[in-house]
Amino acid sequence: MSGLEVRGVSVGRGGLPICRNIDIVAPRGEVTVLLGPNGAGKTTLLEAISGILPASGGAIALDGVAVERLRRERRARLGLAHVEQGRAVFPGLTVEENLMAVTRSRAVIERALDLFPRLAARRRAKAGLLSGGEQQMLVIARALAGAPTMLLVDEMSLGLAPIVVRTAMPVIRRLADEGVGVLLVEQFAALALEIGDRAYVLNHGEIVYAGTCTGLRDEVDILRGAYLTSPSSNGPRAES
Ligand SMILES: Nc1ncnc2c1ncn2[C@@H]1O[C@H](COP(=O)(O)OP(=O)(O)OP(=O)(O)O)[C@@H](O)[C@H]1O
Repeated sequence: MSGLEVRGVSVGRGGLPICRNIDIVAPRGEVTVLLGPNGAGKTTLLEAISGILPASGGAIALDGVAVERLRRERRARLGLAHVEQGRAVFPGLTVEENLMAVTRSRAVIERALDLFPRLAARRRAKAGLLSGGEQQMLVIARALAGAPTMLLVDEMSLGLAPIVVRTAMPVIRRLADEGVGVLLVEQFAALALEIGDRAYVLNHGEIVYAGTCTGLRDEVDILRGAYLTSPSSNGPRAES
């Protein structure tokens, strides 16, 4: 299969099991949405997939190649990019220079900028002067400058206004339409489900829903039970 296949993966932190026996399929050309409440283990799972953390069991394949024993850099060279939660830009460098830190290929830089017209318009601006949304776009553009075939995105909306997230979502969709596989962890469940194809819900380290995004939109109990969002809201539930 082209894309990512996670089979029976378990991963822990500091000797404690966090995710158990996880099965996820995220094909190329699709957006796969991974939802779940705070502390469910979403970040931990992404870190096991990209090789930041070792999986304690199971298999991870990228385009049919077993990668679970490979170091992070090897997985990246095979086309796996991970936009980590809270990853920052180089504030003193311009937009273009941030991209040139990853690649010297003009064509690849232009393609990454082509996806983000707002960044293209500000290519000579210092990254530290961009808005929060623009900086997040630059983080994603930088990951794309490595020409990945599979992109893991962890909470790109963290700290962003819903309106900004709404403008970024179509870019994620377009990437998938161009053939990249995307595994998207997102707090704005409703927005993610609008652009996604398949969906998984992780709760207490286990998958409690695997199916289509359309199907999950109807599963109000699963969405509520996972403390994701009330059916009428687009954003994360406020802490009470
Ligand atoms: N660096 C760490 N060291 C030890 N435990 C951690 C660490 N990071 C997270 N954990 C714990 O691992 C569990 C899973 O956390 P993780 O960040 O993977 O969940 P998450 O679903 O991504 O949540 P969030 O939406 O809050 O980021 C939680 O109990 C958390 O407290």
